[in-house]
Amino acid sequence: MIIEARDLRKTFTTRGRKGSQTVEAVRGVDLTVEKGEIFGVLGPNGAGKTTTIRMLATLIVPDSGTAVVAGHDLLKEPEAVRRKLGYVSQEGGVEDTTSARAQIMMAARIHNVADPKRATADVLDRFDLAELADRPGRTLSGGQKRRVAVALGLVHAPRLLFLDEPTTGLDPQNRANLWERIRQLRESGTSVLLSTHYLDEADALCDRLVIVDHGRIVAEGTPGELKREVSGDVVTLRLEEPERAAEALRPLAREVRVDEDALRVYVDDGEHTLPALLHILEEQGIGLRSIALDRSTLDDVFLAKTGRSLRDAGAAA
Ligand SMILES: Nc1ncnc2c1ncn2[C@@H]1O[C@H](COP(=O)(O)OP(=O)(O)OP(=O)(O)O)[C@@H](O)[C@H]1O
Repeated sequence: MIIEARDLRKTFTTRGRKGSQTVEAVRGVDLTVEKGEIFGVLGPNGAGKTTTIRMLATLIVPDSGTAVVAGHDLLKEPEAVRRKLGYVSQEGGVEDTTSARAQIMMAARIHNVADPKRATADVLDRFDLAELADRPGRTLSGGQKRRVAVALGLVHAPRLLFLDEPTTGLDPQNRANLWERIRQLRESGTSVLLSTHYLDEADALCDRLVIVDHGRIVAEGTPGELKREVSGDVVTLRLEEPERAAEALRPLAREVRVDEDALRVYVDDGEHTLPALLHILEEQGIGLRSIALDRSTLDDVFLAKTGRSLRDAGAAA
């Protein structure tokens, strides 16, 4: 095990003009991350993901709870924990005026890496950055900057890497590229804990994950286990009168949701429900533009556990 955390809690109090405000950011989180796995913390904005990661990475002291991280007690031996881990924040921390090579070399020296020049060249190579390495940070694209940020967190070859929302703001091609590199880290034996609010990222990348909401874990397992837990299928219909169709189809479904221009109908057995569903639409004279049948997604798991959609929750925060 590379992380074992029990009942971590953190409350923030801020004092403003309207008096003090208290936010219970993390309300009793238990986590176990095995060596060599990619572990995800999935949740909407404000769920407590960053606070959880920052506590485990020794950057914020928890109010209560215990954790052993990379073989050391988080509260009693934070320095020893810090030496074993890499941390890449949401903002990335790539400087504008300095080159990637100089920044990575500096990080290598701060971490007392034996041969900083060589370690820098190695990590630049691994992240396909060698050709860009001597340009000032500000001239790099968003995707290149993210790769430099991850390289900065890795130059001292940590056993455990924390990535806080690593692909936020990247285009699909750069996201896929970074996913591939994160998978390669796992192959080289590095354990990764990442936070994300992207369902597809958690699904594609994580061996196991927790779903968090309002500072608490609402579900835990492999992506497959979680999706099986909310057994059943989702029929997504695009049609002319979604609200009226929702009413008509409700008796057939466990749940019906109107989602922008689409209607999502949650059923136990999609294949066998489809004919009856189409029959009702025809009977009601509701024109159908398209229909798709899928297994449930992690968003459906979130919906089942919290009564809200992860996408709605994210947008509302
Ligand atoms: N330093 C702080 N002072 C006061 N409140 C804070 C502080 N840091 C976080 N919070 C609050 O704690 C809650 C959890 O924040 P956190 O950044 O951990 O969420 P998150 O899941 O990482 O969100 P996001 O996806 O937007 O980064 C939020 O309500 C946030 O406003």
